[in-house]
Amino acid sequence: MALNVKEVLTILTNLEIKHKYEIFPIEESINRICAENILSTIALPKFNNSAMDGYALRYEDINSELSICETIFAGDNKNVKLKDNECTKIMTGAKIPENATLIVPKEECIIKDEKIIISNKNLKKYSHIRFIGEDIGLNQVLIEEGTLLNSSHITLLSSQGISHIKLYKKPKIVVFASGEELKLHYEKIEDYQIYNSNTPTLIAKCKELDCEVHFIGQAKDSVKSLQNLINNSLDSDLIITSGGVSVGDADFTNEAFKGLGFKEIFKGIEIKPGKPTIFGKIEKTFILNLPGNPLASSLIFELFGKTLIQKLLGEKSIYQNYINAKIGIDLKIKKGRITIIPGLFDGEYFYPEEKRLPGMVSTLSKCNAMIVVDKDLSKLEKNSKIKILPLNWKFFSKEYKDFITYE
Ligand SMILES: Nc1nc2c(c(=O)[nH]1)N[C@H]1C(S)=C(S)[C@@H](COP(=O)(O)OP(=O)(O)OC[C@H]3O[C@@H](n4cnc5c(N)ncnc54)[C@H](O)[C@@H]3O)O[C@H]1N2
Ligand code: MOO
Repeated sequence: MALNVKEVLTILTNLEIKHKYEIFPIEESINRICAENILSTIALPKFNNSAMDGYALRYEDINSELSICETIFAGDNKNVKLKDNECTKIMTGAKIPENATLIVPKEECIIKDEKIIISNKNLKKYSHIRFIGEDIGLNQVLIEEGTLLNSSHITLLSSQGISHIKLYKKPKIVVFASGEELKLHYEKIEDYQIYNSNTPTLIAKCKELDCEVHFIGQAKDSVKSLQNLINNSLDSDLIITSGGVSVGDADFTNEAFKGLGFKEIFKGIEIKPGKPTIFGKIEKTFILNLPGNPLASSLIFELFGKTLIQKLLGEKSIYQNYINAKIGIDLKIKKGRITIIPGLFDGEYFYPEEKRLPGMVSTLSKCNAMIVVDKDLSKLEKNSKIKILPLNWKFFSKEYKDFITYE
């Protein structure tokens, strides 16, 4: 029996995955998932220092004529203590004298007879001082295990002198399709054949998510041919296939999987398009069998396949997130099943793509988002509030959020 959307998501998000890790230089860790909690071992700033080129003084001396007792540059290791009516010349980033309580920028001082007079008397105590630990404290969690790393994390890691980091290994994914009518895009086709666009598409989608993806050719519509491809892929974490899930006379996928000890996790999702989706496992390898119809397979990948891959990647944010938006047109929807509608989001309005039949290949090239509409909804009026989900980009949350648009 087909499961509803929430049941499918619960299954996917609760899967138990044994992740493997590897160690990489931080420069090569962009878009990878951190496999450890990173704690700070250095407080930043490391010492109280000046945020401006200017003069360091004691706040109580702001109205005095000050003599310069020292010049301190960034990188100097001078331990200076100011006496009454003394200041130091100081550069940005330089360690301040131990009793300085104010930095006055150069522009706010006058030099007269080699004495410094502060022209701006409105400065507050501690102005322009960068204090030890105000940016990063000691033993602070800087990066949580399960975080997708970006350039801002490289800032944190390098600022702590961390050169290498533990990363989860990329999941290994194999993609193929079945269908006697299909030829690969580099082959010659006859009038009665079509190009297999699903396999290259799904490979590209997995690559967009930074998985290790393998292309192993294409199955013929025979149990033996399918089983050869499956057997060749059982060292992978996930096999994604498309086609052969329906009830046609040439749909051998089911039989091929069963003959190899396929354990079904679910069969069918109460959703449109993509209802015939099947998910299960052979030995340690998950199998996601998507429908053959190109738009159906892509949308199911976006809504459910991505959550599965977030799990395999080791990311902590596994739940699809959404953005509140408005619909740009009046939309009629066929009631009865939750429906995925792809379209274009312009930053405020979402415009459903008119050409969106499950067998179409052109639809998603014009889309950047989708909405998931409740089964009891038959229309959405222009300007209605909707929840849009990303297409071709990632937007996940650590907590479950209900992304269905109800009314
Ligand atoms: N009697 C019924 N017929 C169908 C049902 C049903 O419930 N009862 N469901 C329909 C739905 S919904 C879908 S989706 C498809 C799913 O079919 P399959 O997964 O078995 O896929 P195929 O029959 O192999 O192909 C469907 C369609 O997609 C084209 N296709 C397949 N693979 C590719 C590929 N790799 N690249 C490009 N295009 C592909 C194929 O040529 C067919 O046109 O079943 C409905 N039928
Ligand atoms: O629901 Mo099928 O998966 O239309 O295309």
